[in-house]
Amino acid sequence: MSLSTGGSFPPTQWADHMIVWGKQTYVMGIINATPDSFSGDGLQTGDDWIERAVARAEHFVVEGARFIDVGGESTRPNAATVTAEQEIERVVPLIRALRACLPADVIISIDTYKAEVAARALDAGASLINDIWGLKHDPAMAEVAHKYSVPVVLMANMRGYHKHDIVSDVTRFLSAAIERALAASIPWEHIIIDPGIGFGVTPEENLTLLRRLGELRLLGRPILLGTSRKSTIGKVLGGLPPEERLEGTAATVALGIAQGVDIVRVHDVREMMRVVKMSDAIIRGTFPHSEA
Ligand SMILES: Nc1nc2c(c(=O)[nH]1)N=C(COP(=O)(O)OP(=O)(O)O)CN2
Ligand SMILES: Nc1ccc(C(=O)O)cc1
Repeated sequence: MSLSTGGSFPPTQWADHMIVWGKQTYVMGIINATPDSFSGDGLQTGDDWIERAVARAEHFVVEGARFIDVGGESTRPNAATVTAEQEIERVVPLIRALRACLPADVIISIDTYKAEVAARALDAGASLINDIWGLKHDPAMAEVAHKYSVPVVLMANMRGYHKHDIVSDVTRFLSAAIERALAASIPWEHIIIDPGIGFGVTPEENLTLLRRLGELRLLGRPILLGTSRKSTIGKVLGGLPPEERLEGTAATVALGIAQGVDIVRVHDVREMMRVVKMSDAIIRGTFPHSEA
């Protein structure tokens, strides 16, 4: 096995950050500033939630996470929507606290599809936008990414779409998202793509996407994969609940890396870092791994 595109993207550089692609897979630890996230990891309960969230993020970084993804709204199917004001109240104080505590080379990303939330989060210390609507939901989002000169994760989101062939549909969504980014003068080097596992996609379609992830490399940008604890894993494993989906998540991470994934977004950083290191050693020949 070998990755023909390994290392073929130029590094992504912005402000004080640089990400070199291809030599290793990066881990993005999930910090949900919510009371209701699907897998029970939501932290926004009780008076001390910011302290608990910072402590979890610090652990993630010690365990090897290079990215910390902060979200203030659960986007699981049928979750309650949250206003931009509520979302800002949740994420801004947390991002300020994280930026003050975490090492400078850790990248804090803001998981939102609302431009106003993204802008406030970037002001507070985030330096990457993770948009589950690929710059489509809020027309002002592309402008924010351009103005702040930060990279953006463009996730494919099939909610409300009529699908024909899931890999072609996701590829088409992502091509259009890349066009939106380029039209707003977001540099090519600032674009990261994501197939959007579980967003308007049936379990069978999720499995097809995971089987054919490598085809997304034709779009020419680094790929982020978010499978952690998701319902398709529970279904395949006979109805296991989110807290029992660790090994299933590990399989998706390893097989994603074998097809060229560059970042994995996960809840269980310690365990998935081990999967990443082992997969990188086999697939990329990266050994020892720089995230010790
Ligand atoms: N780029 C990207 N972003 C995401 C993705 C994903 O696959 N890719 N999945 C999510 C769902 O997971 P989370 O644990 O945050 O659940 P929640 O929506 O219930 O908070 C939320 N955000
Ligand atoms: N936001 C999301 C949360 C969870 C899932 C899933 O479990 O499939 C999908 C989307």
